[in-house]
Order: sequence, then C-alpha cells, then structure tokens
Amino acid sequence: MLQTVEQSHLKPLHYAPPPTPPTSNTGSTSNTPNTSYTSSSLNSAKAAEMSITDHHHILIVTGPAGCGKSTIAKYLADRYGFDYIEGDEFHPKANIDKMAAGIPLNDEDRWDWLILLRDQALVALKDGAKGVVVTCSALKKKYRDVIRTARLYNEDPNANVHFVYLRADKETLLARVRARQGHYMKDAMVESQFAALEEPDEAECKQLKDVEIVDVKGTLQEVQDLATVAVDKVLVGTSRQ
Ligand SMILES: Nc1ncnc2c1ncn2[C@@H]1O[C@H](COP(=O)(O)OP(=O)(O)O)[C@@H](O)[C@H]1O
Ligand SMILES: O=C(O)[C@H](O)[C@@H](O)[C@H](O)[C@H](O)COP(=O)(O)O
Repeated sequence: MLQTVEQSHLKPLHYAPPPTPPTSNTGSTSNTPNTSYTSSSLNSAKAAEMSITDHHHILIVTGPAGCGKSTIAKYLADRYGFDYIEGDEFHPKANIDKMAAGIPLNDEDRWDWLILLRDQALVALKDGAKGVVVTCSALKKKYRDVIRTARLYNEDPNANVHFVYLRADKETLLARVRARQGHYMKDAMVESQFAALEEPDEAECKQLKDVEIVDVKGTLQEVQDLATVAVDKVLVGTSRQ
C-alpha cells in the first residue's frame, strides 16, 4: 500500500511558530502571506504554530503536465516561507521549442535540466533559504535519483530531499491542461507524459522514505490541504531524527 495522503488524515497540529520568510526568493512567488492559508480547512491558528525544523528542506513537487505542480509549489513556498524554483524556467530554449512543437523530451534533453534544478536548490539553501520548493515533473525514477544526489553535494548535513508526487488520472490532466491559457505545453503532450511516467512505487516509497503521494482530483482547497498534511508529516518526521 502506497503512502497516499487522504483527506481523512487531516489532523490538528501542535508546533512552534513558523520561520520568518526569506528576504529574497529564487523564483517568482511573493513573500506575502497566502490568503488561502487563512481560509484553509486546517485551523489557521494551529498552522501559525507550525515549526520548521533545523533541517534544510528541498521539496520537489512532481507529476505530469497539468497535475498542479506550479500551483501547489507556490502555495507550499508561501506557507512555509521557503524559496520557490519554477522548473520550467530552467529549460534551455531548445527544450521549450521542442515541447511547444508537441515533441516530447527524451532522457538526453532532460539530464542537464535535472542537474541544474538540483544545483539551483542547493544554491538557494547555501544562500540562506530555510527550504526550497522546486517544480519538476521528474517523471521517471532515474530522474528523481538525479535530484536525490543533492544530498551528496550539500555541505549541510541537515539538508533533506523530499518528493511530493501529485497523482492525477489522464482525464483530470487533460481537462486542466486544456483549460490552462498561454502555456507552451498543450494537451497532446499529456499522452506522452503519461507514457513516460514511472509513478513512485511501493519499493521506492518504502526503501527511500522520501516520497509523499498526494491525490489531486479534488478542488484546489482540498489539494492544498492534502499537500499541507504531506509536507507537515515530512517536516515533523525530520525534526524527530
Ligand atoms: N485542484 C485543482 N482543481 C482545479 N484546477 C486546478 C487544480 N490545481 C491546479 N489547477 C489548474 O490546472 C492547471 C494546471 O496547473 P499547473 O499548476 O499549471 O500544473 P503543472 O505545473 O503541473 O503543469 C492550471 O490552470 C491550474 O490553475
Ligand atoms: O507545466 C507543465 O505543463 C509541465 O511542468 C511541463 O512543462 C513539463 O512537465 C516539463 O517541464 C517538461 O519536462 P518533462 O517532459 O520532463 O515533463
């Protein structure tokens, strides 16, 4: 049984105050408090007591096009006061042109991009971020393994890499990509993304213990809450190590 976060797992939290958000962000999200945070079904007073541990967190929000990576990653970065790195902004132009032309990327196209994202996350931590949230489809296990090597390259023994995999069925992805305006990734690419996708399986989840699976079929508010539960679990878990 995979560790999918379900709505029923929402529990009140009892933590210490959150960190002061960093003064500069790597990505484009603002440092202003997220209003959906206060309206969240999680009790906002409890959320405000949340403690970010001494660990430095690299949260990789993964999944195929349209699953909600950017939306959820911005929310998480705001909520926890972490830096935000939008993975799509780090593709070379050749990759963007390829995807915009409806041609799926291959392994060769992705290696340097994955390494760049890993290194950008490490730079953000080195520059003083308490944590960083990165969007990266990371469709295959070997891609996640590239990001996992961040642990080897980090001088900080408190650095943690965790994946938040946003799980969606193809119909949900197609509907969301079709409704999204002005993005180079069109719905025809959803098929190839799904074909390439290697979901984190039981072996990967149990052995590496660095993947949280969040079902994204629900409303944005529901998905934000599920993602919050998943990340709270990660943060609390590492605080006990
Ligand atoms: N839970 C949700 N319910 C409805 N629409 C959503 C939800 N999450 C994201 N969206 C919308 O779906 C589209 C794809 O989301 P996005 O964050 O761009 O995905 P990704 O970065 O994974 O491609 C966007 O238009 C976004 O507003
Ligand atoms: O917002 C999106 O539609 C996705 O994020 C999309 O842009 C894509 O998933 C990758 O950035 C491309 O790389 P992959 O082919 O490796 O998913």
